[in-house]
Order: sequence, then structure tokens, then C-alpha cells
Amino acid sequence: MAYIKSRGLSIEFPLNDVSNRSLKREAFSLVTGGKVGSSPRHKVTIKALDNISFDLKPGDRLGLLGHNGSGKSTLLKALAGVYAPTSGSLESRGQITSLLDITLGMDMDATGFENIILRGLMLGHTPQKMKELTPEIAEFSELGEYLRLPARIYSSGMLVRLGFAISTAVPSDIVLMDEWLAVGDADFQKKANDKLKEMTERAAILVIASHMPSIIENICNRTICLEKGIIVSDSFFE
Ligand SMILES: Nc1ncnc2c1ncn2[C@@H]1O[C@H](COP(=O)(O)OP(=O)(O)OP(=O)(O)O)[C@@H](O)[C@H]1O
Repeated sequence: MAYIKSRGLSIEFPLNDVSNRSLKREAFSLVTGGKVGSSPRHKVTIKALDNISFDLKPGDRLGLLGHNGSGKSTLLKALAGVYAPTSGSLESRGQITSLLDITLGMDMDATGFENIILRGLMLGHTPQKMKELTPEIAEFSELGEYLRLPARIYSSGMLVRLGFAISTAVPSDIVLMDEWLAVGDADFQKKANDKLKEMTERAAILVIASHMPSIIENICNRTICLEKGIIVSDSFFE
């Protein structure tokens, strides 16, 4: 059964090029969302997440709220395995699909077809699985003969279409999203939106950060609001 368990999770970023005595530190403390502090070695650090604890189980649809810099993306990236906890723990079970950066791992010199395999490997799938999925991904992307050409010649919209088609090809237990994805031109967006809806509805657990109240109201049954890396409210609703 899929789950996420966070216990006292804290994530700190060391700012190696900012000294403790520097005037720059004051500037940082004014503008950043995370808490500015210092490490034992007198280096400036930003505490992006501070003592975060929560549990998620199948059926949970968590909306992450908070001002810019409050720690939403850092929490999503920690859930995706991009950042390790500085202290505390974060555990999960289940296949995770991270839609945080859907073109991550693509090689611009490789063709679209090659990138289907490469990006699939990044997502934790086998080459065999990706080969089986290739016709479906190719059809969804609508890139046709472009898939035989290097990705560097794609427009940014074409690249995102391919990344989206690959990332959503395999159903998963846990879906992570930073804002509801809007991909491609108007026609493609409708198709992508339907696919995203199907994927998030089928997932056991969804975690989405959003500044859009309508997204949170329509799809979430719980919200956690962050402020300077701390949970300031945790609400459950139908
Ligand atoms: N790689 C990094 N190095 C240093 N500081 C970072 C890094 N990533 C995030 N931060 C800091 O961590 C804090 C939280 O940032 P995060 O991106 O998680 O906020 P957010 O809530 O997602 O903001 P937004 O709504 O603007 O996307 C901020 O103070 C930010 O400056």
C-alpha cells in the first residue's frame, strides 16, 4: 500500500559564497522565504524546511500552499528524492511520478525515440518497458518524423510535449506536481489535461503545490500551508 511518512524533516542549503559577516547576509534575510542561519563553520545557510511531519495514505490529495519561498518546491523535491533530509526522515512506498521537471534527463543530441528510453530510465523504468511504451508515447506526443531527429532542433513546446507523453505513460501510485501542468498549444492542452486528470485520479496519493485556489478546491482533500519552511496549518476537508 502506498504511503508517505515525514518525521521532523528539515532541509538546509549552505550558501558557500556568502560569509556570515557579509552585508549580503542581511539582504538575504530580507528577501528569502527560508530562514537564514549559520552552520557550525560560520557559513550562511537557508533552512528551507523546518521540522516537517505528516503522513499520507491512499486517497490523500494534498495541496501545498504558501507564499513564494515558503518551501513548497523544496518539499516536493524532497519527496521526489532530489534532496536528502538535513535532519529528520522521509519515507515512502509506491511508484512515484514526479512531474516537477518533465524534460529532466533528456539528451539534446539524442533523437526523440532515444530520449523516450533515456527519460524512461530516469523515471526508474526498464529499457524493455520503455520500448513497449514507445508507440503509445510517440502517438501521444504527435511529433511524428521529428522523433527521428535530435531533440536540440525541437521547439520548447515540442520538447515539453515529448517529456509530458513520457512522464505520463506509466500509471503510478504517487504523483507530485508543482502547479497543474499546462502543456503545448490549445489542442494539445485539452488532451494533456484529460491525461493528467486520469493519471491523478488513478494515483493513490497526489501532492500538488499551487497558488490557484480553484485547483486546490477541486482536487485536494487536505492542505498544508507553509511559512518560512514551517507548517502553519494542516486542514482536512471533503
Ligand atoms: N538550491 C537552493 N539553494 C539555496 N536556497 C534554496 C535553494 N532552493 C530553494 N532555496 C531557498 O529555500 C527557500 C524555499 O524555496 P522553495 O523554492 O521551496 O519555495 P516555494 O514555496 O516553492 O516558492 P515559490 O512559490 O516561489 O515557487 C527559499 O528561501 C529559497 O531561496
